[in-house]
Amino acid sequence: MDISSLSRPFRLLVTGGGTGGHTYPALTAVRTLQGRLAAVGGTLDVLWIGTADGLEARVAPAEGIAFQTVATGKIRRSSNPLKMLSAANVKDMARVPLGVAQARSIVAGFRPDVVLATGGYVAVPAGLAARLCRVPLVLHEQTVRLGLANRKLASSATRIAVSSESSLPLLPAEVRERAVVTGNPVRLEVLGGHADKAVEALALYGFDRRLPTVYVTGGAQGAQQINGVVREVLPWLLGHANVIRQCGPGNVDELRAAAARLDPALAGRYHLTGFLGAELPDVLALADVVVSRSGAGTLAELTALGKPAVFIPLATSAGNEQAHNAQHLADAGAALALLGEVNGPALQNAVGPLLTDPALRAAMAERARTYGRPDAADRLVDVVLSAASA
Ligand SMILES: CC(=O)N[C@H]1[C@@H](OP(=O)(O)OP(=O)(O)OC[C@H]2O[C@@H](n3ccc(=O)[nH]c3=O)[C@H](O)[C@@H]2O)O[C@H](CO)[C@@H](O)[C@@H]1O
Repeated sequence: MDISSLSRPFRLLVTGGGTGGHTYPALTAVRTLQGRLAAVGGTLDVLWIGTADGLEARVAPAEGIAFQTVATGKIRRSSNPLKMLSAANVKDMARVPLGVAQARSIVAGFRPDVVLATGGYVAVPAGLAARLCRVPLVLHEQTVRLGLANRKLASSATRIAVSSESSLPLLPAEVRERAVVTGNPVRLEVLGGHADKAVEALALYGFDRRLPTVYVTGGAQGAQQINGVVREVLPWLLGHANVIRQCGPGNVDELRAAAARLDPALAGRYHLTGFLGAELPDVLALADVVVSRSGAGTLAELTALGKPAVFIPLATSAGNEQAHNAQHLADAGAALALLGEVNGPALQNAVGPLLTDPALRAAMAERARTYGRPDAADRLVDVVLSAASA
């Protein structure tokens, strides 16, 4: 669609969420499209269909994006077919038709030029409603293999935007011909942080700037496994580095109590937080080494920034997707991956050399950067606009 000749607002319905990994690419696409339209004097009408308890329920309204929920059915995956038929799954699946009916009435009323779905179970009813209303549907997949929601929607999609070339051979032929590689959009502000501002924003006045800084993150919800492994080595780590530790909103109280028992000489180098919002870009800019889960969103950010990372993947993510992500970078020397049962000594062995050898960090950072795709949001918006004109 040629947006410069549009005499009305462009209407985008966006759907997806549950986790940060599904939410932030959608948000970044919305902002990028807004910017493109503003540059030619146009405007965007945008409506987001998400879950009431997902990150998007906070993020979308905070950005001034109209937000609605519909009934959805969360499918709890299991390798055991009997567990797939659990009472909770059966009850939730029964909610899908209601969600589709609700989404259909929203789509019919809003009349979007295009629907963009970024995954998560909430995207299914809105994606199906797009097909029922004959509105072009663009899917975005962050991970190498299509997630459950995108698999359900693939046959209805006009275009399927994927984050890496390695996804293409894994797609069925009839889906592959509609697929295009865009990369995984990274929020613009995440790429523009300032290390000095992190010191101010988090009041890191006890930090020792002669030491490297390690940023530990378990993803938006935090990760019990990473919290446990880091607990084992925290005094050692603080002996060699400043540590910013994002542990998940539900875990702060417990870890704060443990922090109170730290040697006061080390405690000044330690900052504990449940979730990093506006401070995240500055913390990433400050970080010399990142210890993290290997969700697709985090990977896209760390590679775009070129950060040396030690990944501790979520072992149970669908098809071991996080382990695959981490191993892919580790094979290229762009990160380290700790797979399987991970303990404190394993983390210490991985992080230790990176803390003492700046040249090792620089080489890993350089290799990581070659995997970054800072133009992913622009490419995804190109796909959205071309689908709208289809
Ligand atoms: C448990 C689960 O299902 N994980 C999946 C989920 O990842 P999940 O959403 O858990 O993790 P991602 O790495 O994809 O995204 C996390 C996002 O939250 C941000 N963040 C994190 C902490 C914080 O304090 N502040 C903050 O803003 C990160 O910078 C990142 O942008 O979706 C990803 C993309 O589909 C998948 O690859 C993951 O396997």
